[in-house]
Amino acid sequence: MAARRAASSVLSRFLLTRPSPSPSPASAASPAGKSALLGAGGPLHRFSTAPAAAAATAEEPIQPAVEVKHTQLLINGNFVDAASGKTFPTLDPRTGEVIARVAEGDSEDIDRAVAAARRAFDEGPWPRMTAYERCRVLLRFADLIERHAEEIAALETWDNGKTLAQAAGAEVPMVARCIRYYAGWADKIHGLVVPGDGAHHVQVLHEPVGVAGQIIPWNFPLLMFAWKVGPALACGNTVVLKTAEQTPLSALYVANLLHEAGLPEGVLNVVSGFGPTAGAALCSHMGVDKLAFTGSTGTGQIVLELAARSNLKPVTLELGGKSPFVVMDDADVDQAVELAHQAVFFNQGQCCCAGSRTFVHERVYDEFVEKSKARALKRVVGDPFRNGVEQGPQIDGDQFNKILRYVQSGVDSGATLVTGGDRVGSRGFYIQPTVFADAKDDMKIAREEIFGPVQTILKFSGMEEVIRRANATHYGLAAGVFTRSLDAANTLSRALRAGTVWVNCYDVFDATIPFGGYKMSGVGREKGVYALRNYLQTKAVVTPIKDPAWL
Ligand SMILES: NC(=O)c1ccc[n+]([C@@H]2O[C@H](COP(=O)([O-])OP(=O)(O)OC[C@H]3O[C@@H](n4cnc5c(N)ncnc54)[C@H](O)[C@@H]3O)[C@@H](O)[C@H]2O)c1
Repeated sequence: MAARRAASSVLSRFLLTRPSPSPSPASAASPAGKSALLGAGGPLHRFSTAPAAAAATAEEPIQPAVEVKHTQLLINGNFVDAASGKTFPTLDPRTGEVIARVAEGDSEDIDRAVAAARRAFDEGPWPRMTAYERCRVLLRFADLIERHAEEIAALETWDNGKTLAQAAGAEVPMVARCIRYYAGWADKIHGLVVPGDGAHHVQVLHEPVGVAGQIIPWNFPLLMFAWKVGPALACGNTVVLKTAEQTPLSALYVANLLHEAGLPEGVLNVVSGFGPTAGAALCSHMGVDKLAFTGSTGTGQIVLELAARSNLKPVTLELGGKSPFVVMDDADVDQAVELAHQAVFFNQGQCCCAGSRTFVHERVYDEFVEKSKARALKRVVGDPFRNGVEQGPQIDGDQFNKILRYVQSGVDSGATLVTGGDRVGSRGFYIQPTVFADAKDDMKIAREEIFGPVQTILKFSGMEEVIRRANATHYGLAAGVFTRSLDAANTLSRALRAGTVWVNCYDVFDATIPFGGYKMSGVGREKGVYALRNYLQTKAVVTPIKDPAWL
């Protein structure tokens, strides 16, 4: 099955090796509309330049080949209803229709989950078993993910709207790879013996932090699960994970597999629910020893404040971005266009590290804009379960409307709408691949995170200028550099203030590579050896030594 291909652990490799899409835009949806949505009949219609919307057909959405088995909260090894008995709907982004109703956890459920995690940490076998035994549980979990890859990928596509090709071909294998990577670390986490200034035996122990609270977003629900849960468990911690309210399903499915792999009860608890209720309760909880959050910068500020006002728990944050993608004048324009396109449009543009400010050297600018338009027009938008589709729907009506408002603001502020700018079809949350040219740095579309399929192209004329402009942002998550010059690559990769710089590639996400942001894009790093630090305490143990043979 496609999801078992080991080589697909790098998103960009997956993206760049697929067969090219067919030139005609695919259909997106059937006719039933959603009156709350901006776009249909709205002001953006007059700016529409792409034929995609017109190509919408009345095709019915493909029925996913998976059954929704788990909709309750997972607390202390059991699936249970929310204490309040409340549920909320999770929606199919292709139609806006309800996939399932899911238990709606709030502060009482967070209390129950934290109590279970605390018991599992203080009294349970997980921190006390050998590191090798923990390693083996995680390895069995990775095997189970592969065995159930098709159902997991289908669930992720159904709940999120990302293409099945991407979920099955890249993301599920990356989840298994990430879990195996941290399984490998479990028995290689060790402290130090350091020389003191006197007759003391000084040990530095690396201990698990305790109960880790983790909050994840909807754009990569499974990958975020793996990036957070993998290192926390490898270090011997217990976890309370709050999933995003838009995408609760896949985490419940794989958490069940983790128990099948031998995880003791209470070690991983999963609470579905909303941010201001369940999420805030987790951040404020006095029984949580460490918090890891991925989401928007605004919510990250709230999370940090709640952690500080409660028990000063340490917090790692993976937040938003407005990442520059710099195309130098020596670039092969066709390759640069394709890579810049993938850097923005991948995952419907819903990537924290999307290369959403495309800086292009003036000598290749006109050709680049023309070819970017052609590439966007070729992008296949449609049912994400259909073969050959490159772009599914946006996650929900809120994001859909927000993106279309950004498009409107781009037009109003005087940027040139080269293509796109409208919805596709009349049902679900599909948006045309959209390209703006002649953008200026102070425009909202060049400053704020759009989180949608919108490329903003800016012209520059020199190295110093592009470094200054690329860095003139509160964000600092990632950057892309496209050039044939080693000197230009070296200069830019050191000068750009971002946690990741991809040179002549983009979105390479191996489990071994640290990921995180400068400035308001985050605090700390995930993945690689760096993530282990987030889940370990450092303890110095000092013992006097009588009559030492040496010091
Ligand atoms: N840097 C990264 O690694 C990374 C990865 C993915 C997404 N993101 C960012 O996430 C954003 C998109 O996700 P989103 O719209 O779901 O973000 P969001 O901040 O609204 O939500 C993220 C999570 O936080 C929870 N939350 C919301 N309000 C909360 C509160 N008051 N207290 C505690 N938890 C709360 C949500 O329920 C959800 O689980 C984008 O800005 C994107 O850049 C960053």
